[in-house]
Amino acid sequence: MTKRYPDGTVAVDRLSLEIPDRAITVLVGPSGCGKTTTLRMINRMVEPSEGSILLDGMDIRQQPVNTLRRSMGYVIQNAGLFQHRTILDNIATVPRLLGWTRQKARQRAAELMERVGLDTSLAKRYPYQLSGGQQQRVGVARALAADPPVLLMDEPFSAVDPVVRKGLQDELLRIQDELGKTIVFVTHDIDEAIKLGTMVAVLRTGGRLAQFAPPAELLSAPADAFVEDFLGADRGIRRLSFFPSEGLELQTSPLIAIDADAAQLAGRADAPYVLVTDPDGRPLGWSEPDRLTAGAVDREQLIDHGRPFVPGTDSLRTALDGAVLSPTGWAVAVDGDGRAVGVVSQQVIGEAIRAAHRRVTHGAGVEAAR
Ligand SMILES: Nc1ncnc2c1ncn2[C@@H]1O[C@H](COP(=O)(O)OP(=O)(O)OP(=O)(O)O)[C@@H](O)[C@H]1O
Repeated sequence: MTKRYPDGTVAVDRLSLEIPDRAITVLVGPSGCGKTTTLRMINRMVEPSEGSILLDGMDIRQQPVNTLRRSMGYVIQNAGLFQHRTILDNIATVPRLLGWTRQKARQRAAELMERVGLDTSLAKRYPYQLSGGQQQRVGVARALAADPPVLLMDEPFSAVDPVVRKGLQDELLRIQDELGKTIVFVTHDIDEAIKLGTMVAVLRTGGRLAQFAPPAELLSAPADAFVEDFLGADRGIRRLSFFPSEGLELQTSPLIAIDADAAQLAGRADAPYVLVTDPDGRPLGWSEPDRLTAGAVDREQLIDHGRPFVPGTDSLRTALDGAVLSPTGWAVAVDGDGRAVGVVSQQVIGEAIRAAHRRVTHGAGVEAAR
């Protein structure tokens, strides 16, 4: 569709997209590129000048606008809550409009508070008594209240600090895993787009589509210089987030328990570094083997082992990060319970990266490993 505002501004120019069901599609691009206009055309807050939008094959103009909007949750920056209503009543707004009893609507609202990670003790407060991040959670809960199949989100997390923002993003991914909504999410932040999107539409100024692709494909094959520039300088490193770390060859010989005896220590004497673990196998830190004395290992003397990675769950990016940050140049691999299962060098990770690149180049695709 195309949107030309009355003053002649072309906000969206012949945009054509097929938005997948039960997935997150992100619209991303610089300020003024038509993201909000596009989103608002989906719930008919803005009418297109040309073209049409089909929902499950049916033109959205074929149903009353109120019916359409109630099938689409809408979340905006700063949450847009009703200031004179309690948190519970804010969330219960749409169910009440739909004619639910007050009790049923409030019960649903309380359930949703838990779902979005809000303590139900906040139910009777007013929006101004909540932090920005909590208000955004209320905004998400309110949009989900009537269980709409579609969720439209316009820069919902832009007004909060980076730490809160990460929490909100993780929460959205978790909720989406449970609920499987069809979400259209607007942001100007490419990292947010890559983290959240199943599909990402990069728009350029003038409301033109520059590229529509899964995030891994955007990072590996930007369509043109504009997309490449928008993705930023460390595209190669960020792309490693989509390469799984399983299959990395781990070495177990440098592992040694803190209660190891002299013979076991002597067996490690040739290694440049050993990774000392607690008696349960959880990593404590690195040491040069000749600095260890059986029965008298000083935990304070150990070198920080950095953040370990979980093979198969974490990506090659996390593994590489662990190795780069470790003074020894080795990353520590742990199982789901945090027990060390081996160590891996930067060199081996580098070889795995090259192999992953070759697989992608030969058309085997990139597996998501977030
Ligand atoms: N009601 C309006 N009348 C005239 N022009 C408008 C109107 N609303 C938006 N525009 C213009 O349309 C273009 C696209 O605006 P839109 O808000 O869709 O962009 P955006 O990508 O969401 O921007 P941002 O990231 O800054 O929110 C801009 O040039 C904007 O000035």
